[in-house]
Amino acid sequence: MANERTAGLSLIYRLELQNSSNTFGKVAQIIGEEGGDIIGVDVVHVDKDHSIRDVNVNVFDRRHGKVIRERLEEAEGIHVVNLSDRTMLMHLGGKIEIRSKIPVRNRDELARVYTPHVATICEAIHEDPSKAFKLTIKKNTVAVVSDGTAVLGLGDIGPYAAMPVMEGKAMLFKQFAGVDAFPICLDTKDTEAIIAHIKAIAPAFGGINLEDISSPRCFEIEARLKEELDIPVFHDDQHGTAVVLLAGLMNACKLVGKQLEDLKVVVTGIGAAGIACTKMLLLAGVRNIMGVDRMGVISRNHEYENPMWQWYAEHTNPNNLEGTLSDVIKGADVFIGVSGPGVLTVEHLQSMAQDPIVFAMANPNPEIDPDVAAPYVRVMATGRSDYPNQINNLLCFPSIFKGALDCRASDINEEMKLAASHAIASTVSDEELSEHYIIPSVFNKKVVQAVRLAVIEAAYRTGVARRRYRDYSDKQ
Ligand SMILES: NC(=O)C1=CN([C@@H]2O[C@H](COP(=O)(O)OP(=O)(O)OC[C@H]3O[C@@H](n4cnc5c(N)ncnc54)[C@H](O)[C@@H]3O)[C@@H](O)[C@H]2O)C=CC1
Ligand SMILES: CC(=O)C(=O)O
Ligand SMILES: [Mg+2]
Repeated sequence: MANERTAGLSLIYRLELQNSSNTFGKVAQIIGEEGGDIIGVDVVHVDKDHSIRDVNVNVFDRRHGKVIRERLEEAEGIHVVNLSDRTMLMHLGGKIEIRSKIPVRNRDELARVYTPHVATICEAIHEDPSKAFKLTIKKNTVAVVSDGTAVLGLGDIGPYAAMPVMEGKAMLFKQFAGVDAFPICLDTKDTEAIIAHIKAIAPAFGGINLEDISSPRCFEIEARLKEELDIPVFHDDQHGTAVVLLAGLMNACKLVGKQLEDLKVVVTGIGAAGIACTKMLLLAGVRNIMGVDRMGVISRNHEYENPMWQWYAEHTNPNNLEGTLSDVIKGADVFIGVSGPGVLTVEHLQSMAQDPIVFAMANPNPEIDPDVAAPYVRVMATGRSDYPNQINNLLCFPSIFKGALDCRASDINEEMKLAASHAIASTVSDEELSEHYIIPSVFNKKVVQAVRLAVIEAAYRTGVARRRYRDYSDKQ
């Protein structure tokens, strides 16, 4: 992508430089000539003849980084000791750890947190299992569970490779909403085994966040767990994405002066995210939605093996159109992409209705490069952190779970999700609303609190909150 440098590869060149002949000047010249961007320099060691410096450089990609390395190695007085990648360094040893809340400084404290006195706590929970919410980490802890089959847009990369994403989600739960979350990657793709394993670990957790499990298995896994567990189960790729998408779309419509019920919407990628986004839009009043996957537009002229596509055919595409994206994008007000890079072209954008709204949300690379799309769209959003209008489930999953945990909800239902969408949308005031600001930043602290309170209110209203309202409201 055109501005990949800003969020792309950041390398650290550890250089040994001879003190004599203006070697750092040469370093800066070579990096500049090759189009690298020096963003920092640390002096690691200096002696009479040499200095060792870490030079932090933003490059386009690994090949670009290698070219710079080769140029530096050719220069007199410069020796490349090591080349490392800042992202890789941030992941050394993983991104999270467990810490104790209470110090254990002596035998008396040891006897209380552990045996023998911990036994009284165990007995209390044995007598009344609901006390697990009061006396264990269950109160504020979520399991982030994946089988590694649909990791970002990378596909089925397996449970080991999925861990960095799940650790990242756990980290974000804590940072954005104070929820403790634990990453769990299961080494099985078997639906029944996944359901059984999650049920078996559920006692420790107040909620289950399913992540990056491929469709259509994700639908059955979630539905069964929702039915068989008494804690909220939420497939983030479905519902988190749908909640934030609806918030962004409501604000985009306000900006361009269109109503949800009048929109013609095209969704590409009818998997976990695409189906959930469609359901959410239908719930919010959108009537004309068409879904496109690899084999074309989903219509009632076909029989689908995937039961969710059968459902999709029956509930969308009111005019039962057929064809490809090029056929149905003509005259569309909104494009929603949860498929993969390169799906959307400038020709597609040129054929859309006036004031096109484009949410190209595939990660890590959207359906169209936002810089390429910019001249042809009124509102552009992606799932990425390095462009304006980030439509990413991160904007809601920490706070939705925080709300659900705080009122001890047994479920995260449609009303709670809709309430979360409205809460997110309402944090952008009319004065703030613009083409580049339809959705608040994930760092906007008002969002977490607004979503948490809206979710709690909807949970009490719909009868899924299990903490007595008096106990909850007294502590607010
Ligand atoms: N911005 C955000 O918050 C989120 C973004 N995503 C992104 O959305 C994408 C899909 O994620 P999931 O729904 O979880 O995966 P999924 O595997 O459940 O579904 C993906 C669907 O897209 C279809 N697809 C792939 N390439 C296509 C193409 N060229 N044309 C038409 N259809 C195509 C697949 O056949 C599949 O049906 C990924 O890139 C993911 O990173 C997913 C969740 C949240
Ligand atoms: C954001 C996210 O959950 C995904 O891209 O899968
Ligand atoms: Mg995901």
